[in-house]
Formats: sequence, structure tokens, C-alpha cells
Amino acid sequence: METALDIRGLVKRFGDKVAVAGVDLAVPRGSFYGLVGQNGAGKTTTLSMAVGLLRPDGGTASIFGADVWSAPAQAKALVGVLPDGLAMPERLTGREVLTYIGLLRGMPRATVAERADELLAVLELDAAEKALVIEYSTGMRKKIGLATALLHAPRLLVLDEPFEAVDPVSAATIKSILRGFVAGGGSIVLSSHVMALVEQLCDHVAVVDAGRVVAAGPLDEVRGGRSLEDTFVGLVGTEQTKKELSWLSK
Ligand SMILES: Nc1ncnc2c1ncn2[C@@H]1O[C@H](COP(=O)(O)OP(=O)(O)OP(=O)(O)O)[C@@H](O)[C@H]1O
Repeated sequence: METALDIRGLVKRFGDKVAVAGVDLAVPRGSFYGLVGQNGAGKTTTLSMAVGLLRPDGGTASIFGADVWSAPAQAKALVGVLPDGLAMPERLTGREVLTYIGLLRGMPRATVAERADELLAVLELDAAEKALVIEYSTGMRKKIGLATALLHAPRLLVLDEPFEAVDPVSAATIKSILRGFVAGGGSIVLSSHVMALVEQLCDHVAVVDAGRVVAAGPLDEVRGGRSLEDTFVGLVGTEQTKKELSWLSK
């Protein structure tokens, strides 16, 4: 089966800290892949290297066979990315951001305008269309970020915490867009802390702990009859020393 995203031996150090310690991951075409891990496990660092936003100290990443670092134009044309802490042009409106990104990607102006209309309406950002991004809430920023990731109709979406700070109604809309994207042949990798969400949406899952993949594969194989939360805690949970906040109880 064709691989949408192929990550091999990715390594990243920040000074003495090894953030990613040799990650391998193969995301099959047409899969909806969830990446779960504790805070600081290395999810964002891995995804940033996988899409060419952060240069690895070792290893490779390719998107539908195009190496992210040696064939960046080819690889980046195939992927839509929602990075963590998205840096947006803040003094533009949502529509201007979409126009700017679309034209940078070399898309025809009329196509950009048409798709921007649809994306702003579907993501319920049309009311905020005239507001500058600097005035957007965190959830609205996620949504405009998702719109920029979808604009050029990529074959692979890489989404870092796409539901963080998004209200339940917008989350339902986003879920339905993402399910439709996969049903239409697209592939998705997303990171999340919310196990229920990953169980609801994803057909594959990888558990990342301390910069390594400790389990990966089809969701049912990884959780082996248990809930994903139990599996996750079993894989990465450390012995909890009971620390009571005695000053909290009267
Ligand atoms: N630019 C940086 N400089 C120094 N250390 C960093 C940097 N970026 C990440 N790290 C460290 O690398 C490790 C992995 O961070 P990363 O953001 O990839 O984790 P994560 O799994 O995405 O966490 P979270 O779920 O909290 O977003 C952490 O220990 C983090 O402190």
C-alpha cells in the first residue's frame, strides 16, 4: 500500500535535551492516524520535522515518496499543515490570509476567492470575515489555520491539536470535514491529548513517549480490546507517588 507519510529515524536535540529520539512511522494512504503522547513527549517536534518546518538532526521524512528536505516543493504541494502555535499574519482579515496563502501557493485568484467563500462559511468564520486575525479568539485562529491547510486541496493533512480551544459545534463541523476528506481518499495525521476523540475519528494510532514511538498500528490492534486511555496509561504511565495538596483540604 502507498505510504502518505513515511518517517524514518527522525532525531532532534535541543542542547542536551533529546526531544525526538529516532521516530519511525508509516502512515498508509487513506488512513486517519492519531498521534498521542503526554506533554513534552515529542509530538509537535516530530510533526514539525515531518512537514519541513524544523530541520532534523537525523532521519528522513517523505510525503507520497517526495523527500521533505531534498524535494520540498513537490512534498509541500501535497500536504496541508496546521502547526502548533500557528504564526499568522495578524494584521490581515481571515479572507486576506486565505487570499495571501492561496496566491503564495500559485493558485488562480478566482479559485482562491471561491474556496475562501466556502471555507469561511463552512467554518462559520464569515461573520468574523472583516475582523483582523489579531482580534480572533484561539479557537477562531485554529479554524482559519485549518482553512489555510485545506485551501489547496492537499492529499495529506498534518494537524497539530486541531480541536484545541474549538467549541463543540465547530468541532462537529471540523470532524465532518475531516471524515469527508478521508472518505474522498485523503490521509490525515493529527496529534491530540483527547483519547476519546482519537478513538472516535482515527483508524490508526501511534503512542509517543519520551521521543519514541512505543506502540503504533491499527487502532484495534494497539488497544487490544481495552480503551485507548487504559492502553495509553499502561504504556506511558509512571508510578504515581501520591502527592496530596494537604493545604487544599480543610
Ligand atoms: N525550541 C525548543 N527548545 C528547547 N526545547 C524544546 C523546544 N521545542 C521543544 N522542546 C522540548 O522538546 C520536548 C518535546 O516537545 P514537543 O513540543 O515536541 O512535545 P509535545 O509532545 O508536542 O508536547 P505537548 O503535548 O505539550 O504539546 C519537550 O521536552 C520540550 O520542552
